[in-house]
Amino acid sequence: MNTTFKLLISGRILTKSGLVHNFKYSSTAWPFVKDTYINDFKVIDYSKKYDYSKSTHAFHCMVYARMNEQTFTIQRPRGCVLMQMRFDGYLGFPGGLVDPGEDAIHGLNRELEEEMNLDLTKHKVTEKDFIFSQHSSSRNLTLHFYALETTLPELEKIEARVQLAKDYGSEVLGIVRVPLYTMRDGFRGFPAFLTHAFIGSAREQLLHTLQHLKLLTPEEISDALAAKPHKG
Ligand SMILES: O=c1[nH]cnc2c1ncn2[C@H]1C[C@H](O)[C@@H](COP(=O)(O)OP(=O)(O)O)O1
Repeated sequence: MNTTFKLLISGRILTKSGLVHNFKYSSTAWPFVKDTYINDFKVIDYSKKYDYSKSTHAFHCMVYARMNEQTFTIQRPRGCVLMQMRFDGYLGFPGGLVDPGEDAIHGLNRELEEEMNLDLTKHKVTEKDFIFSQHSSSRNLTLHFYALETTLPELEKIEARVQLAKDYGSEVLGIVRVPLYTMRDGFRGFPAFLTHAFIGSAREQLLHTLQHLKLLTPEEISDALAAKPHKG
């Protein structure tokens, strides 16, 4: 059964390092995600936020656009989603650790400017873009994930600006579109993309957010996870 439920949370956390995180959001979560570990990361109920006050906090964001019939390409994906190739060869999302004393959302937007050259006068993440948080006790790390929606023409402009980002060529080696479709052989496209190496919980952040935003159905995600490459 795929019942969803709503989380309604607001508040403010102050982490060990003095990081301020103001938050107010309404988010849909899934019972199958709650209390399960993904890799090393547990999806957390943010009403228990003070349990994580001694943790390091990192914030990452998926920039995406929905695609309508006019923008459909031959593969007919429902959206266009951006990830980045990191300096270490892993795929991840733009963002990172927030500086001590810095407001969390301000820190996330600063990272997006440094890594993507995002024009913050046009595009800015706010708490309404929050999707979910995870915690790893072994790494003492709490990850917070956001999704920033834009239009396809604006997303193309964002892509075009990336090479002028401060961190381009050092921390960020490129921006990539996620192929949100599966080709006729049942493997090329999204299933093949999922076989790459992802940093932290980025692969799970991608999967949950695609489902949350209805850019892929749970069945499409399960099929992609189960797909095997054809030999020969
Ligand atoms: O996209 C990501 N999704 C989930 N976790 C991630 C992602 N990128 C990095 N991480 C993890 C790995 C690191 O332990 C921390 C912070 O990493 P990073 O983004 O490299 O932060 P800084 O640039 O060092 O600020 O999060």
